[in-house]
Amino acid sequence: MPSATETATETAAGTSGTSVIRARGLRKHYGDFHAVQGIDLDVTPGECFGLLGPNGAGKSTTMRMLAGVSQRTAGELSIMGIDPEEDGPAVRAHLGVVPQQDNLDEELTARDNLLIYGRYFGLPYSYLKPKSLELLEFAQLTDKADTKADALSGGMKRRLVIARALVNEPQLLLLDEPTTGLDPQARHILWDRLYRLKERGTTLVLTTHYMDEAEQLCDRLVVVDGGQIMAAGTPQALIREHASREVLEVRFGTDRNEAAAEVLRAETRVHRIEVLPDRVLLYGDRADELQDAVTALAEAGRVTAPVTALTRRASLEDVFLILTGRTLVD
Ligand SMILES: Nc1ncnc2c1ncn2[C@@H]1O[C@H](COP(=O)(O)OP(=O)(O)OP(=O)(O)O)[C@@H](O)[C@H]1O
Repeated sequence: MPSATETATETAAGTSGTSVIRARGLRKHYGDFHAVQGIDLDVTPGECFGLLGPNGAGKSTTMRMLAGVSQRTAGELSIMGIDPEEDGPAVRAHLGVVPQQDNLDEELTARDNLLIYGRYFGLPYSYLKPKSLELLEFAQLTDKADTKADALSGGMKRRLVIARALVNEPQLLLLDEPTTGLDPQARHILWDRLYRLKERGTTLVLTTHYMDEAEQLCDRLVVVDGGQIMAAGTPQALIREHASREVLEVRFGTDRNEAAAEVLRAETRVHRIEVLPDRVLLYGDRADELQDAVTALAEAGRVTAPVTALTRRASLEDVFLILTGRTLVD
């Protein structure tokens, strides 16, 4: 029987012949610290592929190797058929990169940020002039063309960074934490832009520690922790494989969760129980049945009456918790 890691690796690698990204045994060591510990990836054309994991999981380090801006310690890597360490310029010509931190020229207008960036690629002004207008429209920033970047909102800046990364019409767009720090509305606008890019056939690879972002956007993803792939697949398959259909979240009150979980483990038909400092998560096919069981046990005095009880669908957050015993966002 294959180990969990072997299974994860097989699924991550997929079966498609043509890969936009192919990585085998990718490693990055900083002295004695192993930030990325042997990652295999196959990203196929036109898909949105995610790296989901908490802070410090090694997602940005992996992205930097994919973008060819950080040398790998070991492993094989091919981006659109080319090893970025052998021919970085050839890879970068077809690659767009959205870094974790916005690095716009704050003193320049939105339009000039696009024009200047395009000049770094050696693109002629005759191409860049209409292209910048098209990109501003795509980023819903046409009315901000002459506004300095430092006067834009966080969501607008993020959209401008994405527009800038599209100046060379890349086949592959790498996005490191595209919506971290944005409010819900700004995130939704950004997700919509990324959908549109995918519809146009651009391959997207993104890192995130938001499970809703991964569920909304990603066709396939890997769950990363401690520099390793813990699991891989479509969001639905990961939830099916590792969690259950529904979850009941119960708060029994401080210091009472562990004792209640003991009783629930023994006396309900729950698939799995996870105990967090502030709540107990009960996994099963029917959360309402679990809730009835908890109510009956509380009425019989076997557990404390819950302070709150919430039923919901299982998510990638649950997958991460079950795989690692920790939550994605601490
Ligand atoms: N230049 C460096 N030197 C030493 N350690 C580093 C360096 N860059 C990253 N690390 C460490 O490698 C680990 C992985 O970092 P990385 O930035 O890839 O994580 P991440 O999953 O992207 O999380 P985050 O969302 O916080 O950026 C962390 O423990 C980080 O401290």
